[in-house]
This record gives sequence, structure tokens and C-alpha cells, in this order.
Amino acid sequence: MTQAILTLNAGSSSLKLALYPLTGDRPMATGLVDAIGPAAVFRLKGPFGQEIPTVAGDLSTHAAALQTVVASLRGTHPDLTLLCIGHRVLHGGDHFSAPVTVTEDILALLDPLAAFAPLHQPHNLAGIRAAMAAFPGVPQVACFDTAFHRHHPWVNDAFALPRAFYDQGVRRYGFHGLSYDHVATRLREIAPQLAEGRVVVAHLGNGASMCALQDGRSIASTMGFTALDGLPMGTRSGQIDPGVLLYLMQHRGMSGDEISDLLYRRSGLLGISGLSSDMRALEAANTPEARQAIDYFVFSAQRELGAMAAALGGIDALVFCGGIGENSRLIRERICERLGWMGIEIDHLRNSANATVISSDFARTSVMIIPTNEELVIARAARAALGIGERSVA
Ligand SMILES: Nc1ncnc2c1ncn2[C@@H]1O[C@H](COP(=O)(O)OP(=O)(O)O)[C@@H](O)[C@H]1O
Ligand SMILES: CC(=O)OP(=O)(O)O
Ligand SMILES: [Mg+2]
Repeated sequence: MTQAILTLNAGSSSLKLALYPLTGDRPMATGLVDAIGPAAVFRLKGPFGQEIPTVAGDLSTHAAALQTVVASLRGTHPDLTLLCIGHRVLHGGDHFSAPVTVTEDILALLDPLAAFAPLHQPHNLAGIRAAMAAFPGVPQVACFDTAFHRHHPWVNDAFALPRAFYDQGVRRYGFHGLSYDHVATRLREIAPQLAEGRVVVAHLGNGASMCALQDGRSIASTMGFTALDGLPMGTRSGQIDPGVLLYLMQHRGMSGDEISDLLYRRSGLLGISGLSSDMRALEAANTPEARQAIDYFVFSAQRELGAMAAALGGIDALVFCGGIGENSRLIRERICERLGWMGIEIDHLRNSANATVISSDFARTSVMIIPTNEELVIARAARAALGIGERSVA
């Protein structure tokens, strides 16, 4: 019998998965079902990144895709027994500061939070419900993007609104917490002294944010009540004057749904470039609009980095992660330009090689690349829920 843990990260049109053994950091398989629906594509890889054949099956919904995924995993592991399924869930509100084993009561607490995370939460919860239906009796563990930030000082948790709103949950939650948890853990392994200091982690992917870590704990983040704030993203606006939204509603007659669509799906890199939400496409395009989208992204990152360093009272290390942070030497180089005032100076050869340490030997502030691994954080939480890990789960 092959006992294993499945991790799921259900997005609006995708399902990312990993199959983990009960010990060790190397997944037995990783996979992605992309463009769930009539034209879905399903790819599965083995422990060394080699392609694994998948079974032909229904990929038209998240629930159907999950069945096809498990059937394919059984192709290589015929005696597969799933002991636990761990899920990425974007929003845990003020209810959760740690992973939790899901019950119907917990789902009832998480459902209303979909209003604060429309791109993610409905799909995350659909993934849990599909897994509960397909594997009754198998524990489902929810791991929240917000949990890592729940101990922010009050000034980084509140907005300057009348107090009642804070009490009703209108707070600066912060997201990408699974990613920051992983990076903080890796940094303690790679550079323990730095990990005790003032570190800003830049998670630059399709969603993008920064986190200020003091001794490995989050004290501030650029994302707030929702995953819209802070840096511009693939299709999300990032920080915007709330007066713009009032103007659009009161004078341009836009509805709440239209503004939501504008801010979540039509803005950011896609909105500015008019071309693509994908940084690779913008780097290749060389149109004035694509260049402006990159300029805006870089300038926002420099500005937010200043804010995170100020929250920490200085900076000892900057760490890049996420699809852009891990792979784009151009964006890293552009962000680090003009940051000499905070002791940042990168070594261009190291940066081009995507090395772990990319700062020059003479720089006061270390600059690093640490590939993120949200799946491993979820797998460890699932192991803890089974009583075979180091962290506790309620
Ligand atoms: N070599 C690269 N150069 C520039 N951007 C890249 C590169 N590889 C990936 N990216 C960008 O990373 C982003 C996706 O990041 P990722 O963290 O994988 O997103 P997701 O949030 O979907 O997991 C896309 O904008 C993609 O273009
Ligand atoms: C929080 C967030 O934006 O997540 P993602 O990068 O997966 O979209
Ligand atoms: Mg992501």
C-alpha cells in the first residue's frame, strides 16, 4: 500500500496538485490541470520532473478534474491510499491563525469570505467540497494565506475607519502567507543569522505582494483586506486612491460588479499594456505600453519595498520568490537599481545565473532568490493533522 498526502491549490480555472509521501520534502508527483472546461490541459510530473502519462478523463469541472487526477495517480501508484488532503484557502478572516481540519461548520465560516477573495475563495472551497465528496472520511486540512500575518501589530492590522469596522472584520489581513512561511523556513536553514534580522520577501507572481519579516515573523504586508492592495499584478490594480472608485461609482455610473471586474480582471499589467498579464510576454513585446507596464511594476516594487523597510526600521535582506521573482533577471535588476541608499547592490553575473545569493560581496544588504513552495507547507500541515508532523492543527 502506498500511503500519501494530496495537496490541492484550486484556482478559478486551474487545479495545482502535489502528491507527498509521509516523510521527506520530495513530492511523488506534481500536476496542473489548466483551463478547466472543454479545452482543459492536464500535465503530471514524477519526482524528478519527468512527464507521467495521464488517463483520459473528464476535466470539465473541478470535481471531475479531481477524479481524473486521482485516476491518473493510481496509474503509477495502483495501491495508492490518500491519508489526508491539504488545501490552499486564500482567506481565513480573523477566525484562523493556523491550519484547520475542515468540518461543515468551518465551511460555513469560510463561505462568506468569498466576497473578499472572489478570484480564489469560491474555487478553493469548491476544491474542498469536491474532495470531501470523492473521499468521505479522509481528513481535509485547510491552510490559509492569511494565517501567517495574523499577529501583525495593530497599526498594520487596521484601517483609519470608525472602530466598528475593525470589530466587524474590516482589517489588513495580508496574503501569500504559505509562500512567506516557506521562505522564512528556508531562510532559517540557508542563512540563520539573516533570518533573525529584518527581511523583506517579494513574492512576485501572477499575484504579487511583499512581506516584512522580523525574526521570521510577519509584521507587515503590502496586501490588505483583499488581495488587491499593494503591488500591481497580472490583472489586478494594486494600490489605488479610493477616490477613484467613488468617482467611477458616483459619476461614471459603474456598478459594484463592474468595478470588481475592472480591479480584479482588467487592470495591472494587462490593463496598462493592453497586451498581456504575463511578464514574459511584456518583456518580449517591446511596445511603449508594455514598457510602461514594466516601469509601473518596477516603480511600485521600489516604493513598497521602501515602506516595508520602514516598517522594519531598516533592512538586512531582500528575498525574491514567485514566477517573476524566481525567473526574471530583468525585473530583479530593474527593481534593485537605485536602491543603493538601502545598501542594495546586485552582482549581475549572479543575478543572470539565478543564483541563491545575487548581491555583491560588498553590499550592506543581502539579496537572495528562494524558490517558493506552497505545496510543501500544505503537506507539512497535513502531516501535522495526522500526528506525524512538527506543527499542530486544530
Ligand atoms: N522567465 C520568466 N521571465 C519573466 N517572467 C516570468 C518568467 N517565468 C515566469 N514568469 C512570470 O511569472 C508569472 C506567474 O507567476 P506564478 O508565481 O507562477 O503565478 P501563480 O500565482 O499563477 O502561481 C507570470 O507573469 C509569468 O510570466
Ligand atoms: C494571494 C494571491 O494573489 O494569490 P495568487 O498569487 O495565487 O493569485
Ligand atoms: Mg500564486
